[in-house]
Order: sequence, then structure tokens, then C-alpha cells
Amino acid sequence: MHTKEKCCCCSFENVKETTDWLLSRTRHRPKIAVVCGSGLGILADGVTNKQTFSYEDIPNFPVSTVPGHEGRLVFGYVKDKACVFMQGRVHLYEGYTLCKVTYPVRIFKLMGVETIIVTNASGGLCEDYKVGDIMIIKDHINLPGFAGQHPLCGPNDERFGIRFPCMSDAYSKDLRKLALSVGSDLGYSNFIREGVYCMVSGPNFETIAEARMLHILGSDSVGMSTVPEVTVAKHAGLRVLGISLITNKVSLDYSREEKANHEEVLETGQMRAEMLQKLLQTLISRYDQLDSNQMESLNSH
Ligand SMILES: O=P(O)(O)O[C@H]1O[C@H](CO)[C@@H](O)[C@H]1O
Ligand SMILES: Nc1nc2[nH]cnc2c(=O)[nH]1
Repeated sequence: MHTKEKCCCCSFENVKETTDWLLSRTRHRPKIAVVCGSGLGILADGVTNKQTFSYEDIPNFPVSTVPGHEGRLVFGYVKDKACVFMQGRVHLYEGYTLCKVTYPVRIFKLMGVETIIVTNASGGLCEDYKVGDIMIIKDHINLPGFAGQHPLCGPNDERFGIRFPCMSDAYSKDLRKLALSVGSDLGYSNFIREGVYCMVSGPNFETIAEARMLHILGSDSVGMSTVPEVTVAKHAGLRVLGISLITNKVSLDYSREEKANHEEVLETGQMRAEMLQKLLQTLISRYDQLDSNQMESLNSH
């Protein structure tokens, strides 16, 4: 069946309606958006001049249904930078279409956001990754996308972006460099990594054979989010940083006893949340370095 309509509620007009609704209710004009992953809602707690909206109250906005995702949009300042935080996201496995999953990203773009920082909880596939490691995302594998589950499938609206966006530089090199440099300055070198994130649809955690396959394909960690948001952000011309907290080790070996579970994911989030918050706050406070020649000095780190 051929259909021209991709989704009845994610048109440019819908996105504009939601954006206008928000802009008429807040004086905040964020330049940076942060998506908080599972158990990482605390990342939004340090903002000043806070104004919050429950997802339920925002027209057309998808509502989080998973524990560890509060479902609130938080506007405010980190140092002197105007930011908006998604305290909780929605996922494909919750039954949302991918254009609904990525709807907030398009709102951010229309609001004037220039940079998006997408965080998540993920399972470590790399043998030397430990629970609690922070992985700066260098690249991703869009596994659902290979099977046609892709947020950009359907008619392309040029007001959002071009038909065939390039993804080979989805994660800003400068932002990755800045994140690693901030991590090193904060003394995080022992547990900060750079790696490849793979998205699966979920909601089940991996079988051992699946985990082995993903690892062989080049994935360092695996989760059930992020890639759709990053793809739509890149399509919209936003600068992207991805940060993944390794909340559990994925079993690659039939003799291993660990069983992945969401409780462990949330516990690890709690354990590292403060350090991640510090990383994020310092990074945002040094954000202006990106647009000055100070980036050169980061090369030495
Ligand atoms: O990707 P985030 O939203 O951080 O959450 C991750 O943690 C949940 C599983 O415990 C899944 O939703 C997975 O994607
Ligand atoms: N698919 C998947 N998602 C996760 N999110 C957090 N940990 C995991 C994991 O081990 N596998």
C-alpha cells in the first residue's frame, strides 16, 4: 500500500502549533536542549529560573510511560545559558511512531535551539567497559532503520530538512572533543570513553547471540533510543552531542549469570547522576569555546 500521509499528528502545522503554544507561555528562548535518559532526570535539577510543563498539558506532545522518565519539559538556565531539558523521553517500544518519538526535537528547532545533547542508559558490549562508564557517542548503528523503522520515512517536508541527509558526521567532533576535555579536567578519565551506540527497538534486552552479533558489527553499547532523535536533529541542522551511561554489562557469554533488568539501569543512573550532571554543567558553561579559536587548545588534551 502506498500512502502519502506518514502520521496524522506530526505535520509542520502541528509542530508549529505546539511551538507557538510553548512560546506564548514562556519567556525562555533556549539555545541548548538536553534529553534525559532513563533514570537521568536529575540532570535537569540544577537549572535556575526554572519553568516546567508536564508533557500531558502540551498540545500534541507524546507522554512518557516508562519508570525513570518523569515526563516534564524544564526551561531554565545552566550558568548563563538558556536551556530546555526533556525530563524523560518516549520510545518506539511504547507504541509511538518514530515521528512522534522525535516530535520534541522539531519543536526545539522551531524554538531556536541550535544544539541538542541526547543522553541515555545503555548496556556495555565492549569487554573492557564497566558499569558506570560514561561513553561519549562517536557514531551509531540504526538497526531499526535498516528494517524501515525510520523517523524520516515518508514524504519529506523541506521546512524540516533535506530528503537525503548525511549522517557520517552526526555527532559533532567539536562537542565530542569538548566533552572529553571537560571529562578529563573533572578527573573522569578512568571511566570516560568514546564509542559506537547501537539502537534496537526493545523492549526486551538482548539474547546472547544478538549481543554477540551487535558487538561483531562494531557496537560498543546498545540501547532502545537516541538514534531517532539524533537523526531528526541532524536532518534539522542541529549540532549534536550524545552521552551514554553504561548502566549494565551485556552478557556475551553463556556461562555468565547476570540478567539485565530495568531496576539495575535506574540504580546505575542514580549512582552516576551527580557526576553526569557536573559534566553537563561544565560543558555547557564552556560552550562558547566551540565558536572561538579556543578549540585549538583542546587538541592538546
Ligand atoms: O534509552 P533510555 O531512554 O535512556 O533507556 C534505556 O533504558 C531502558 C531499559 O532499561 C530502555 O528504555 C533503554 O533505551
Ligand atoms: N537494549 C538494551 N537497552 C538497554 N538500556 C540499558 N541497558 C540496556 C541493555 O543492556 N540493552
